[in-house]
Amino acid sequence: MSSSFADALVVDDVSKHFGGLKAMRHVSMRLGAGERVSVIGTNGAGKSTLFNCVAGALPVSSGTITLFGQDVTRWPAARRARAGLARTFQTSRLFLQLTAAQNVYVALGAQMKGHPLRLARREGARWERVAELLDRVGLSGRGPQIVGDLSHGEQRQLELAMALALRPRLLMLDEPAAGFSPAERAHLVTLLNALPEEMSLLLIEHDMDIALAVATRVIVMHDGEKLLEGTPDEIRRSERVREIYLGGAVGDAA
Ligand SMILES: Nc1ncnc2c1ncn2[C@@H]1O[C@H](COP(=O)(O)OP(=O)(O)OP(=O)(O)O)[C@@H](O)[C@H]1O
Repeated sequence: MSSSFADALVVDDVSKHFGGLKAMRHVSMRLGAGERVSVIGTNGAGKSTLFNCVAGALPVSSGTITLFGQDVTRWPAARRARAGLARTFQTSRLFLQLTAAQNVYVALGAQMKGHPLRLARREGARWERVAELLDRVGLSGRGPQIVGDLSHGEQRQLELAMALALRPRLLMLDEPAAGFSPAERAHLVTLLNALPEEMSLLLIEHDMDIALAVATRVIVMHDGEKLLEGTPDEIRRSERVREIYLGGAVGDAA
């Protein structure tokens, strides 16, 4: 799969083995600039493995990964992050004893470079940006709260604010709705649909409703392979997808 400059991400024939276990086999996919792609699939399908290979948390066994036109296959995660990739984690990486605002402040620090005096002068602007980010994820007014006292849903919203603090060109979210109430799910869909148009989004999501509500294209993984790719409507109508999600055998009918 060749890469064009308009692609945020190209995954080309990537496999990942853990010892004898083939967790992901010959997966290829492309994500255009500003495109929103959801990867769905049942437990053990290989979604997180794909996600971690793209983010640089796991080395691939074979294949290549191209990010914004550059081959990043051998790059560590931090270098991919500097190239414009931000990700969230299934398990929380928040500083629970700090406030929500302080967490975002720390995340912003990862982006700021320069002379300490100049940085000190930009202190006010940095706190304004913290407020803006909290507002964007629906946490305005929650800034002074200790993170350990926030609800699970609010903590996930905060993680999103921290990922956005990096001004990513590609945002990758790993099951952002895990453990959410129906109201929090609806809110998340609104938030994701309001992200800047030019930001590419790769969403790994167990919840099909969310995956289909946010994506322009959906990839279905099953048993370590890419089974199907299509628009949300095509995926909704697919007999194969229904069979997988109902736990039946995967038939030949598309
Ligand atoms: N670090 C690891 N070591 C060994 N096996 C692993 C490792 N990570 C994942 N696997 C295995 O690889 C396969 C794919 O797992 P993966 O977590 O990618 O699936 P998933 O689609 O994300 O599932 P879930 O929805 O449950 O998170 C599974 O059989 C899993 O047990």
